[in-house]
Amino acid sequence: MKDVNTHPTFQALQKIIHDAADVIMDIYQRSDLGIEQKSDDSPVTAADLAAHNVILAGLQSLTPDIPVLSEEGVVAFEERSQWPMLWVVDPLDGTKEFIKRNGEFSINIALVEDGEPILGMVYLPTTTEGYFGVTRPWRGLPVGAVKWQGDEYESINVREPREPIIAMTSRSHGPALPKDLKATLKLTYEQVRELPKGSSIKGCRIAEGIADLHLRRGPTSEWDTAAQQAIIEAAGGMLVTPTGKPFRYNQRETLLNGHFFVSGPEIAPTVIDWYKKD
Ligand SMILES: Nc1ncnc2c1ncn2[C@@H]1O[C@H](COP(=O)(O)O)[C@@H](OP(=O)(O)O)[C@H]1O
Ligand SMILES: [Mg+2]
Repeated sequence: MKDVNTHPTFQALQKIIHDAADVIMDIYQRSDLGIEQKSDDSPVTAADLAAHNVILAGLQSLTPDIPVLSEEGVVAFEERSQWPMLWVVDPLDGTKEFIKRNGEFSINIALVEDGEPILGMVYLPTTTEGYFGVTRPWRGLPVGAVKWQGDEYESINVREPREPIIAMTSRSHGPALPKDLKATLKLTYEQVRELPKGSSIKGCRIAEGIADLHLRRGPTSEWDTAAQQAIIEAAGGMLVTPTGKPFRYNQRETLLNGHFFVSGPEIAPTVIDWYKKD
């Protein structure tokens, strides 16, 4: 992934995500975030919609032949089931954290080919950290994972588990790390710590080798996981079902994901065994 920052397709995607971050941060500074409730009762803000518009226009200009599926632009299965390749976008992941103004939200862009997330970019507007992963060569982009912040770029990889084991948990949705899984992990690793964070940041922290596990039992949608899955896979880790199968995208009418976990290869067997007994 060295020198990926000079690749024109990387630069084009990075500009799209930076532009989306600019419109999000502009609204974040305002007293009125334009909050509304969606039909599923989850909140949406003016920033979700503004970022969606920026990303949609950017991707349509970069790849006119590749359609876009976004949290703020859902397409009927009848139509999208015909798409061999598509962008899967969450323009503002962690809307609840955005509303709480705790900074823990991200922008997620994934490219899916035949159900597999082959490229992912995640950007954290408040910290200006960006993550990029490619699992299958596309447009000459190399396979691998990289993190940037400002002008600094570094290749990233999942780490070998070390104590304290860091388990990322959702800040606003679902329970903490199950107690019996924590106890199981403690048989091998004496110290296990939980760290709550909003959005796909959780998977990115594992991809860059500063956390070890994220287990998600509540519902999420395909746009919440596609980009982080490409990044974690490119960094040598996995985002998988309780039996260890990678998620596939745009294959079903529902866009809701089942349970999943994110980890490196060493912890995964322990989690899969724990699920079997659960
Ligand atoms: N009941 C539910 N149904 C579907 N998705 C849900 C959900 N509760 C939470 N989520 C998903 O979890 C995401 C937030 O995860 P986390 O708590 O880890 O930050 C939300 O992203 P959005 O904020 O983009 O809507 C939302 O997509
Ligand atoms: Mg989301």
